[in-house]
Amino acid sequence: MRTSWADAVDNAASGSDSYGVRGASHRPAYVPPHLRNRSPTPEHMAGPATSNNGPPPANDRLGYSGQTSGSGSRWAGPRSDYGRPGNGSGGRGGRGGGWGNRGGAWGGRESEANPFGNDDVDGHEEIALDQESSGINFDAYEDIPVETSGVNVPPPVNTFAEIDLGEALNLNIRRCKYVKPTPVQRYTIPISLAGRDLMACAQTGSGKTAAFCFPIISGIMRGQAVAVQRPHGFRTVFPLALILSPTRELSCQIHMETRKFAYQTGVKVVVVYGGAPINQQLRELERGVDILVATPGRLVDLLERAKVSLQMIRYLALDEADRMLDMGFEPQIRKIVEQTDMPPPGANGRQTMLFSATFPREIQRLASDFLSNYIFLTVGRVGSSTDLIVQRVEFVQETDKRSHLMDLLHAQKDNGFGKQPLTLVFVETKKGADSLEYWLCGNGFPATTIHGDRTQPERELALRSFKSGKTPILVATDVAARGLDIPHVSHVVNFDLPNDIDDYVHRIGRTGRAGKTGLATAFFNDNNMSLAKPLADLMQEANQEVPQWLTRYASWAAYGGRNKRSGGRFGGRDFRKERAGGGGGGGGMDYYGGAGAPSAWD
Ligand SMILES: Nc1ncnc2c1ncn2[C@@H]1O[C@H](COP(=O)(O)OP(=O)(O)OP(=O)(O)O)[C@@H](O)[C@H]1O
Repeated sequence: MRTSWADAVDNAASGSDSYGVRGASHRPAYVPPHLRNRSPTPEHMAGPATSNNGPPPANDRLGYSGQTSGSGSRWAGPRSDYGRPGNGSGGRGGRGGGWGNRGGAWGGRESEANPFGNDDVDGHEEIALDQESSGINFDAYEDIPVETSGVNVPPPVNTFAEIDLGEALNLNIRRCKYVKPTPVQRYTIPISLAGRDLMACAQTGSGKTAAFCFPIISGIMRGQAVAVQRPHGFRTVFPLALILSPTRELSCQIHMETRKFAYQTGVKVVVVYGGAPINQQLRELERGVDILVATPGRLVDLLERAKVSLQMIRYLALDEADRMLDMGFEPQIRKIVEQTDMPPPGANGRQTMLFSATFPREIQRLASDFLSNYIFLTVGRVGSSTDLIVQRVEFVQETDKRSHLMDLLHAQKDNGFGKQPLTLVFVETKKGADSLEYWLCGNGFPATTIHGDRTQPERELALRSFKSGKTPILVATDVAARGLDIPHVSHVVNFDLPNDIDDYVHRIGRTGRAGKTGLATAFFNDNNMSLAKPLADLMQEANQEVPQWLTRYASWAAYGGRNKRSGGRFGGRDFRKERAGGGGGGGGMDYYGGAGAPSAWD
């Protein structure tokens, strides 16, 4: 078997353990001489947990770079991500721990790496509190419809100051430049702090990550969750919170975000995911963990090896919960939640929070097995996108797709910006992704790919290369459809449309995030007949221009099967209401910014 780059890093890194990291709780972490007296590398600069200081560059796809010459494109250039096997690793160098009384003494808090990538370690930096600095356009959310159902729903808040999240967490919120909570945060944080289970459905890019992270971190900080002493096992760790997500990249992203929120709170966050060396993750776990972020497969592996016990879990969050409970993941999730020592849902057990932008009715039914007396919340026209994303659909035959894409890209690069806008192109298959990337590069468009056949270091490298703008085109399969928060993605192209309208919603949600605008273009042809009706409906709901030909296709197409939008017009209503003939029990609906506004719900 070929030794992967990540393994090489792992082997190299394991050498450092002999300096006292592994298991030696009182010795400081080894810091190489050239890094001494320097501030620690911000992890988010260095990439997710498995990589850093990789071996010297080596081109893993020779033969591509030559393709660009002579294309005449201003974009022409070598594929700059290839051959630069990842970097970044997480949490190793320089972080001594600082977890105080919890989970053992691993050194002083002052040695915790600053995840903000600036020098504001003490929080003394001037933090501008104007709305603009938050980078989020709150006006875009003024009239957003919100609906809650369930008994005794705690009221929403308008500001972070109204909620007692704890001083250290508040400081981190300011460091993140979050001036006020987004609608989903306004509603879910009080619900979660009240200890209630929650199923929350809110539009893509609307701040769901913080919505589940803040209450978890705050709860752990308050010590509610550690009222009972955690047991000590032989190399078994006992996290207090578990955050599950469907993809490795999303887990890494959640980990990085959570580390920012938890900075200097004493709450330790660790990520585990497949495709990366397990030994390195084990060592990270052994240094202490309060919040474990994981992909299901790797977690099951660790549970089977008895390296992780879920006995002390007080908080369980499922991000992209509908994906986590669909056919692909459900058995693993049931295993983790129902067949381990994880406390049951309910008052003396764990608190469970499920989040997504889409929540088909049948998935809600499954999900209710994991919840106790929960509150259902929908923010925005759920299952829809925001009006912030301009959606276009164009009729393009299969054979014309490439030239059509090239036209779009050419039109884009002529728009006068100094940097090429980031464009995310979704295709159906992994082979299709490689082939399109090859063709794009050959035509002078720097592109890279992310899909399940690439190694994890290659996937991480591709994502970094895209984020940095080195390769401003990322060709992706659905592995990149959910959750990824990449700033400045200005265009999402559905080169191949998905079969499921919910997948379309998540894909286009990679643009138009946090109140910003974006463009989504879909190539439609006869192969996408089954999507015609739900796509036309969705576009209409989002006030988009629906081409007449699509309306005609929509009226021809049989409307049913998997693309029937579950839960009525907005696809995200509490299924208990339908079951109980309208009584989800209490709750109600109001508007962000004004009570008593007329109902936008059918
Ligand atoms: N209160 C806030 N103020 C300003 N920015 C915020 C706030 N909350 C979140 N954000 C930013 O909004 C962006 C989107 O947040 P996040 O990734 O959590 O969205 P999401 O709802 O989980 O999206 P998706 O459905 O695609 O997973 C992030 O860049 C995040 O930092």
